[in-house]
Amino acid sequence: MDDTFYPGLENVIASETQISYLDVENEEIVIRGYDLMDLARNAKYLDLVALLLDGGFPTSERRNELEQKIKSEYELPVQLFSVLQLLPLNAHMMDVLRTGISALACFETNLDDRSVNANYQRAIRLLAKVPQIVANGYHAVRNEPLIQPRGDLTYTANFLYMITGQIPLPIEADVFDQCLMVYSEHEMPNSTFAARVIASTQSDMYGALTGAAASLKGNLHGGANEAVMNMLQLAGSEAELEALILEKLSRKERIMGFGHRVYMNKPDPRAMLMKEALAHLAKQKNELQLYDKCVVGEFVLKREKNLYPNLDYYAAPVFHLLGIPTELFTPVFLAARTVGISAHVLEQHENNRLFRPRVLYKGPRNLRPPQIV
Ligand SMILES: CC(=O)SCCNC(=O)CCNC(=O)[C@H](O)C(C)(C)COP(=O)(O)OP(=O)(O)OC[C@H]1O[C@@H](n2cnc3c(N)ncnc32)[C@H](O)[C@@H]1OP(=O)(O)O
Ligand SMILES: O=C([O-])CC(=O)C(=O)O
Repeated sequence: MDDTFYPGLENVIASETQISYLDVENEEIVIRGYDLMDLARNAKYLDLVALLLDGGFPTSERRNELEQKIKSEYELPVQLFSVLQLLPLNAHMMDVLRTGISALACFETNLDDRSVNANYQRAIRLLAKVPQIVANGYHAVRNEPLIQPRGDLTYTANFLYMITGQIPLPIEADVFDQCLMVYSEHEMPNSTFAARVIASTQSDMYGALTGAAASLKGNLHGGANEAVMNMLQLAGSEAELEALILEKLSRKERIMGFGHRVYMNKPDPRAMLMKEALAHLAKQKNELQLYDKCVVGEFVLKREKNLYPNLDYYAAPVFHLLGIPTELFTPVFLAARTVGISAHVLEQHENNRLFRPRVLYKGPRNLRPPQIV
């Protein structure tokens, strides 16, 4: 047995995949052969959904067909809302979402069918229903009126509408579509790995996504986008943000939204795209002070720690300007990532090998239980 130990499995290859790859050297996030940044600038989220699930870039007919199929699955079992309404008002929205996804599994009749077709249909159902659990889970725990999905809006516009109750302006729908794209898939982060580990026991896609949701909640992963917004809101001005960051660093605290296991000391290309989106949106909404504050944060972290922002740093203020409550930032991340995780579960089930690593044992040996007298 090879007993080399890589803490955190850093740089360890865990799977063969045809889905995606981070080519850090060339600053490219490869998604089935395409550059994610090119897709995010020139395509739509549903193109990416088709690309991830079907394996190829769709024709416009195929994309429309997919959108109709997703829309036909919008409805949630009514009992699901009863489950969500039982949860306390102060429940964490990632716990609400995780509970909703887990409960959804109970309404499937053929969970044991792990064929490509059954998994594909499941992925479509999840893409239709997860945004509604995000939005209406939030309303349900607050005893607010639920917002029914609207089939006359695009998939993306409907998602934002269900959260805010307002039909988004075209610029808001476009920026949100770009957010969904940059969050859709990212090779083998902790949450996707968790999903693949779960799927490798031949467990089902709902279980894998539930596990991924638990992983994504953490601050070192998806939870960072909410922490970023809380930090930005705590600092009233650019000077206050700089002081807050310096104070945190002096206490050896991590600054959320900075650093990345794979990019290390290189920019996350997605963060740079979100920075552009923020500039655009902030100008339209007369919120340039928020943009300026974020730029100061980026400058301070580069100067003090040579750290670059990751996606969560610039996505957080974008979500904020789109009217998304901070508690829903990480749930929205999971909704966007549902397609990527589903593609990984499909791939894992198609060519499975149970994940079962070994350990480097550091505990005592040869102990005996005390004699019972
Ligand atoms: C979409 C996403 O999920 S992206 C990730 C979102 N998460 C965050 O933004 C949380 C903040 N960032 C971090 O905690 C880290 O950068 C991680 C978890 C993302 C990556 O961590 P790792 O690969 O384990 O990096 P590691 O912990 O080895 O960091 C290397 C050094 O940089 C420092 N560092 C890394 N990130 C940060 C940060 N955000 N703030 C301050 N210091 C940091 C570490 O303290 C460490 O310094 P040291 O060598 O003096 O101890
Ligand atoms: O890749 C990672 O480790 C985390 C991340 O950026 C993502 O999941 O989008």
